[in-house]
Amino acid sequence: MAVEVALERLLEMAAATPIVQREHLPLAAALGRVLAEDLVSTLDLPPWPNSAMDGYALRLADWNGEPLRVSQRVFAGQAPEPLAAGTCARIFTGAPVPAGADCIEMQENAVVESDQRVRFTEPMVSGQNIRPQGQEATVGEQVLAAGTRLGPIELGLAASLGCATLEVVRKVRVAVLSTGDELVEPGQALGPGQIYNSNRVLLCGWLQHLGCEVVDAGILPDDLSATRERLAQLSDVDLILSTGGVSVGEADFLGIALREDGELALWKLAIKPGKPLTFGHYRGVPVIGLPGNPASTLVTFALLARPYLLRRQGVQSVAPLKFKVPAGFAWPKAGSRREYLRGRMENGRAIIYRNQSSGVLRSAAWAEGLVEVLEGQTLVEGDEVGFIPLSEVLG
Ligand SMILES: Nc1nc2c(c(=O)[nH]1)N[C@H]1C(S)=C(S)[C@@H](COP(=O)(O)OP(=O)(O)OC[C@H]3O[C@@H](n4cnc5c(N)ncnc54)[C@H](O)[C@@H]3O)O[C@H]1N2
Ligand code: MOO
Ligand SMILES: [Mg+2]
Repeated sequence: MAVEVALERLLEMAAATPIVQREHLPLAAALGRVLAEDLVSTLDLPPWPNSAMDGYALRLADWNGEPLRVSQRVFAGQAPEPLAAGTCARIFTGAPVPAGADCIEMQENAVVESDQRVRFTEPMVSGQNIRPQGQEATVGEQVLAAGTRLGPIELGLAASLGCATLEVVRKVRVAVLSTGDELVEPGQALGPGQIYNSNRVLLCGWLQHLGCEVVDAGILPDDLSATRERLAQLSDVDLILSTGGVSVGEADFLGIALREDGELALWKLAIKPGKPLTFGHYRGVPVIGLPGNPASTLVTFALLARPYLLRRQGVQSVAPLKFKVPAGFAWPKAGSRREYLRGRMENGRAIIYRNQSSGVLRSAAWAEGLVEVLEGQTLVEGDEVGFIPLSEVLG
């Protein structure tokens, strides 16, 4: 199955089971969450015309080239008097423009004469250096749409509109399950044949970044009845996200458990790494089974599970940014699967880590992005490839 087709199906299923519960949160607590309702401005922003410069406010019609007397000084945070006819006001950046003034000249173009009157040295036009009332937003205007992810910028914008709280979609509850008899947690001694569990901390941290509630479901042995039992215990989550046990080996039980007690919706993707990605339901609970190889886990989470989780929360735009860049490497052998190589940009070209084995997570730590090589594509240096910045998908 092509990656786009799988993604499309995953997103349809996500949209069919949206998280509908909401929470009302103080602004700072809403970081990384998804807005549950449109954010509509209750004020004009800015609420009054204000000065973009430190300088002088005047009524242009009052200026005949002669110096003007300063009739008031207006700082940010003050409420000015209307401008007296034939005068100018000393004004500072962010201060409200006095009624009657229609022009602000920056002080660099003004000379204070010995009699304290101000001479303007450059031609001026009406409206210059005035930030009009409502230039950013007007009362009743929709500023952010429901389904927007709230990063620091969106929170800043909400704050500028005076919002102290926001209505957000409740967190998606995700159980993280690491399958594999060989796995031990860091801190313990490695026995024969054992390796440290790296997927668990990687996924738990990533999910937290994405604003999910993480249920750490621990390590699951490679055993069918243990798999059934553990899956059955996780009946109160929105998604079970597992790693490993989805290929065709004699110790791969996740797909079997789904097929027998639930539903196995898709697997065998034309993607490298990540081919055996599995989606299904276990007794009604959605399950995404990521392949166990650490780079496969990373790539399939970034390209499939992450968009799925965002769509469950009502986010419309879930596709990561992808740039077209020239390849700084050759790729002579076309694959039948779309490849996502771990690479970085150097001198305007994408280069790749020396070892692209799906078992080598170091490739991703070195990388700045995923370099996309299409199915059937052979590359010579300079050919175009897709580049998805990892920074784009990690948050
Ligand atoms: N005969 C075939 N064998 C395999 C195929 C195939 O098509 N035919 N596909 C290969 C591909 S591609 C992948 S990817 C892997 C996926 O296997 P599983 O998802 O079943 O994962 P496991 O077999 O359980 O583990 C694979 C690999 O990853 C290591 N691993 C697993 N979990 C973790 C963890 N939490 N932290 C660190 N490392 C982990 C595990 O030890 C294995 O080395 O199947 C291929 N085989
Ligand atoms: O599809 Mo696998 O993830 O290449 O190692
Ligand atoms: Mg396996």
